[in-house]
Amino acid sequence: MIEKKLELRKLVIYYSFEGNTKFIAENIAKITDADLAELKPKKELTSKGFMKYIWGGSQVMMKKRPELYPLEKNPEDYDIIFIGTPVWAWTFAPPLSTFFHSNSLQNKKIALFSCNRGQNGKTFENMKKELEGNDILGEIELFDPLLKDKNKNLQKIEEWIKGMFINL
Ligand SMILES: Cc1cc2nc3c(=O)[nH]c(=O)nc-3n(C[C@H](O)[C@H](O)[C@H](O)COP(=O)(O)O)c2cc1C
Repeated sequence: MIEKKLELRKLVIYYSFEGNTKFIAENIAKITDADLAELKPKKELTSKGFMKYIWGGSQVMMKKRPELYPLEKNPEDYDIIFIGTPVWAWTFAPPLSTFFHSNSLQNKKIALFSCNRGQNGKTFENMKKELEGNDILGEIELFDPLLKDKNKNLQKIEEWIKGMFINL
């Protein structure tokens, strides 16, 4: 079923601070035969422990749009785009904000994924606001997938993808 959709060009765009979203992004790319494009801030957060929440949370509150390195792929070249983020302060992380404001995606099929610690908040709602004019195929949130149950999480995303692709 997934193979039948190979003629559609697929891209996985993501930001990841601590590797969870990267892990999911790489596996979505493997499962769907998609290209990968990582959002890389020129100045990355270096705080650890509790300070990272203060630093990252304040970036969200101040609506920061960190400068990113150029994206390695052009989203315009793709039909289906997966977009993934860690949840920061109940929404998407600031590098996604930079991406949304420098790329105006239209008429794409888009699937959203997030990694969190149990509180997704308005992450998908806010992403969808930025993505008006596109067809949102689905969304999925995963609880720190690197922490435990890696295989269970991989199974979960495989099922999610199958469910979305069957309707294409
Ligand atoms: C600055 C900051 C804010 C966070 N805010 C939330 C939050 O609001 N809700 C939540 O469930 N997890 C929150 N987390 C936890 C991360 O979303 C979670 O650990 C995620 O899996 C990390 O993904 P990553 O490894 O790709 O960076 C926060 C983490 C950081 C660093």
